[in-house]
Amino acid sequence: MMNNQPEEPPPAVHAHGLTVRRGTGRHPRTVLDGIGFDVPRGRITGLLGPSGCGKSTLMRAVVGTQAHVTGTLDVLGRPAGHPELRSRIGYVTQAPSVYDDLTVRQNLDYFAAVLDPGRAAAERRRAAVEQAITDVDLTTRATALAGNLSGGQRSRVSLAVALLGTPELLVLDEPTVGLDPVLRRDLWNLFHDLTARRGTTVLVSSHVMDEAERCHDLLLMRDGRILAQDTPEALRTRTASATVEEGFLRLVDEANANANANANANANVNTNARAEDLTRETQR
Ligand SMILES: Nc1ncnc2c1ncn2[C@@H]1O[C@H](COP(=O)(O)OP(=O)(O)OP(=O)(O)O)[C@@H](O)[C@H]1O
Repeated sequence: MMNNQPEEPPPAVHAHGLTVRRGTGRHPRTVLDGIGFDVPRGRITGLLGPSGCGKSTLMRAVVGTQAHVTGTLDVLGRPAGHPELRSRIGYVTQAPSVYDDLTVRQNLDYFAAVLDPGRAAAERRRAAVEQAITDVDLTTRATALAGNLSGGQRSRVSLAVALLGTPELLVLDEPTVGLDPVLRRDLWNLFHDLTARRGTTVLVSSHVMDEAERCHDLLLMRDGRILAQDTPEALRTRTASATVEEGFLRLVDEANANANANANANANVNTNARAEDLTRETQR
């Protein structure tokens, strides 16, 4: 039978059995533990979880800069790290990567020239730089040295660099840390604008749970595992919670209770097995 439903586009990111070990020496730690998730195209997916749960590691795996990655990780239809993905992904790390001795516009000119070199592309580069400066609302600071900017302004220069070349996927590692509420709101408006107008997929991490409400979809993480993948509304409904934060805490409590129940069950199995061994020994 013909199916007339419009086909769902393939996810921007698809992970299955994704495992990452970090650390040198004989005993590297498992930081992501066989996780699976999808990041839908053209939407904002929030990656949320407490500090140290593995958010940055997951993002580094997606952009292809993380070593010791196993399992399946497809990004925009290619294996993560594929050279073709370089120009299709914009990545902003937690530490803003800008040159302090260059102005905002010079920083962008430099990165634009790396991304789109050659004299013939000069006009395209100029337009891209102006657009990126406007996008992050730094027009009035375009001629300021990056070293003289506030922390929040420097983060926005990093974001502007990531926006050059109109990437299909934007990967943003805690972009709103240290920003005041007005700038945070403006940045979230920009993310929504990018998804609505350009169809950009945004994968953004945060450990501030109230930012979860601004995302279309959520990936909730804890201890290297995905606790839930849901929309904020579905998560609140499923956990009978007023906020995503409350829902997240309920899921954490549930996961802890299950882990304790499993540990107790295993302990009982071991105790019973030891008791049986002892009985056999004494019967000999
Ligand atoms: N270079 C490294 N070598 C070994 N372990 C590491 C390394 N970098 C990070 N880790 C460990 O990997 C785990 C996940 O770190 P990651 O930075 O991905 O977490 P995060 O959720 O992004 O934290 P935060 O919100 O604080 O940035 C942590 O337990 C951390 O200690």
